[in-house]
Amino acid sequence: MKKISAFALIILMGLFLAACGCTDSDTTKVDVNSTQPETQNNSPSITVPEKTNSPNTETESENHTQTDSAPKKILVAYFSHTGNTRVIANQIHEKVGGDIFEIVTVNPYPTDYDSVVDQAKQEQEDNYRPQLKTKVENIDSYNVVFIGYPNWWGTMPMPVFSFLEEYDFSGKTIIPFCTHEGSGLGRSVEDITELCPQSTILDGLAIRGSSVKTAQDDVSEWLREIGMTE
Ligand SMILES: Cc1cc2nc3c(=O)[nH]c(=O)nc-3n(C[C@H](O)[C@H](O)[C@H](O)COP(=O)(O)O)c2cc1C
Repeated sequence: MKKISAFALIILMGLFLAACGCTDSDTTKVDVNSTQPETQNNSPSITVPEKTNSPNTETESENHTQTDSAPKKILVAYFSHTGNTRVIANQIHEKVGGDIFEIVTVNPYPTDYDSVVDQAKQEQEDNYRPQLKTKVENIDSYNVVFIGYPNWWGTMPMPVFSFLEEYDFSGKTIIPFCTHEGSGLGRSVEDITELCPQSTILDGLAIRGSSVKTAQDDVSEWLREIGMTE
């Protein structure tokens, strides 16, 4: 009787274990092969090469990031006597954002054309630096500075010389734009380069004073060309 019971017990246990064994191995195959291995195989191939390359790649890609996609902190600074350059400054500001700043002299220029022409000529001959009334609060917070002016006697008005000497533009990108009646940027870019030797100076824009109100497309195209908009 005992032998029969023991035999029956062994048979029952065998059946039970066989049943459990089948179910377990099926489950293992489904779980491990269908999901986990894919994830595990993929993650090392994604992670490891990145980590292996990280000392070089990170340095390179960080530099790229800093150069190409570092946030641009933009100042659009301009001087304008009769308002033409202000129109262009506002158009640029609308398209690139940032802050806008008007360079204003302590002593205003005469409104009479002949008087301002004479005064401007004299100031240029004297290499004079007019005193500025308006101040940029924190020039260090900008890395891109647009600088706008009318062409006066072939270059920037002297207040713009004052402005460029008053602040340190080292390491910043300077982008000139001017309005004129035939001379374009004249020799202003050479003068900016001389005043700001440690700055990167991008290609400037020159717009005729009489065309400022219809200059939107020219401004947009130029901003795209110099990489300031997409
Ligand atoms: C004092 C003075 C000098 C100027 N010299 C030149 C010049 O050499 N070449 C030129 O093309 N336009 C010259 N212009 C014309 C201005 O550059 C042009 O009218 C400009 O659009 C004025 O800009 P604003 O309205 O922002 O002051 C001169 C104007 C003034 C008042």
